[in-house]
Amino acid sequence: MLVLWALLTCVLVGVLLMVAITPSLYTVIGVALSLSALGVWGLLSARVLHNLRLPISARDFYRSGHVTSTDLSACAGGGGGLSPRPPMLCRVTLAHPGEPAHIREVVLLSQQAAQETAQPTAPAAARPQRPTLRVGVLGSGTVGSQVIRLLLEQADDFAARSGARLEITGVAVRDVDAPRDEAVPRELLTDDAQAVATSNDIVIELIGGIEPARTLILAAFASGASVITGNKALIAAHGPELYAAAAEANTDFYYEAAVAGAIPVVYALRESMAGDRVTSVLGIVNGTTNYILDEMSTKGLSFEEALAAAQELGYAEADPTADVDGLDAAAKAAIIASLAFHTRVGMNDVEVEGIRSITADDIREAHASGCELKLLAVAQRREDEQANGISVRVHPALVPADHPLASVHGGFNAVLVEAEAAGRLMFYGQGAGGTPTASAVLSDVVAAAAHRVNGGQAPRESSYADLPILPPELALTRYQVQLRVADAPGSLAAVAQVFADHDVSINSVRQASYVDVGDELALVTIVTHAAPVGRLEAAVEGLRAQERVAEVVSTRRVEGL
Ligand SMILES: NC(=O)C1=CN([C@@H]2O[C@H](COP(=O)(O)OP(=O)(O)OC[C@H]3O[C@@H](n4cnc5c(N)ncnc54)[C@H](OP(=O)(O)O)[C@@H]3O)[C@@H](O)[C@H]2O)C=CC1
Ligand SMILES: N[C@@H](CC=O)C(=O)O
Repeated sequence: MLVLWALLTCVLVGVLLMVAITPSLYTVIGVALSLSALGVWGLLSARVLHNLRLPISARDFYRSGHVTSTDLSACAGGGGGLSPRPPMLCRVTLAHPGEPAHIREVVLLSQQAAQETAQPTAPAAARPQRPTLRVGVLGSGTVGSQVIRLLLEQADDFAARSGARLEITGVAVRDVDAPRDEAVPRELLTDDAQAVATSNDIVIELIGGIEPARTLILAAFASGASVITGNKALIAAHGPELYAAAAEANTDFYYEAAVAGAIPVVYALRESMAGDRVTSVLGIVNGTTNYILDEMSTKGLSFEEALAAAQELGYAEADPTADVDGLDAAAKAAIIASLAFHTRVGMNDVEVEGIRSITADDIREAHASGCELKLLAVAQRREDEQANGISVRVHPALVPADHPLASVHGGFNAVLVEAEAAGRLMFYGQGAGGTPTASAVLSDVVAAAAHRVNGGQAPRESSYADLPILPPELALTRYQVQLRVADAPGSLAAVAQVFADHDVSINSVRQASYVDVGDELALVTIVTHAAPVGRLEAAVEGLRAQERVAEVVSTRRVEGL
């Protein structure tokens, strides 16, 4: 339109000139040149008008319907593309260059956009606030104090990750006057645990033991709170009741810290492995006993010295017999097996043997066999002609020195998961101690808080498979058996026959020729292939009855071969 206007103007001016001046050839040529020049001017002026540089977003241009393209490379001060980004200065090409109505419309849009830009940015304080979630902590010991410290120190990070500010409203302890970590604000301490349990959005239980932890957690669920705990003893004893209370209240129940401290093994089994069939889990899940065995093995410390050091480091439970006698590991094994096999497994389903009877001699013998002695938790699925079900157990076992579990030192834990599709997975990390365990607790806090802000929920109990728990004699394992036998022809054959009679296959035989056990005796170490414990025990009884066997010196389970 503008171009047409310019051309018409030129023609009109030319005709007027021709009329006013005496016509001559030069005049005609001059007029023609003037007309061309004016035409070019008109075109250029139209071009200038549609090379707009306006504060407007690219989307606004296209919304006008009068823009064919936007030179985004010429844009400044805002986002490109068609998304509704902040207004920017751009060069645009109009569909109908020079059309005043179209230009007006685009300019109008640009002015609106400019006004939007001119709105002052809201100061930080006036920006919409994140919701605040009230957090109550039950217990402020080794783990609780570190949870509180990190929650306070990293409040902004937790707010950004969860979508809510997490405000600790109270910390329940037994003795408010007892000396404790200075990171725990004294004004938050109370001995009214019931009030803390029932007046918060999120309740973190770090008292330990069965009561009052159970009652407090149930009260917290009843009040609508999400609950996070590291209390494996309670979960192994009352897991289904706690899951049911969480489902009834429609809130979250999380317990990452209950198994293997900082290692995210609960998450792995509950969520990451939900698409697979787990066949076995083998792990070192108690930091205290691993620390004790490791100190005995590497530094020659006595059992008592090593236990005192583990307590000092905050690894041990309030009552360390739970660690030493394998009960803490058994509770973790029960939780692991429940998650791995979608079956309810409680403490009574776990066969348990602790490390109290392990001596320096046992450690030396293990080394002589090229092994380390470890307290292992084993959860195993059997699905064969002889058995269908799961076996769960905790016991000291020999682990070959080149096996990954043999090099797990100090308070560290490691868990090996075998699954049909994934194959073997290994998880390794700090299994005990205040700060590592706090890391696991806080991951649960962030998840629960995010659910309260955005919706969603923690996984509910999964026990649909309901597999039978196999009796201990049906568990598959290997034995290392040490014997003193008559050092005479036919002795090894007689020993081998006993194993064969009980359908146990021998993997290796070693005879220590240098052992000074008398002229006519030799020390023989036999390692079997995997067999049901019942058959292995029967074979050992058969050995005791064999006349060429002077003594069954020891029997030890071997795992990880
Ligand atoms: N320590 C570790 O490495 C790990 C621990 N866990 C688990 O975490 C939980 C806490 O362990 P941890 O921190 O070591 O335990 P602690 O013994 O160090 O702390 C327990 C806390 O609970 C308080 N408490 C005890 N009874 C009551 C009660 N009746 N009412 C109110 N408060 C009470 C104690 O108060 P007060 O201070 O006044 O005595 C103390 O603050 C346990 O379930 C444990 O199994 C899990 C993984 C690792
Ligand atoms: N006492 C436990 C603490 C963590 O669960 C251990 O030693 O592993």
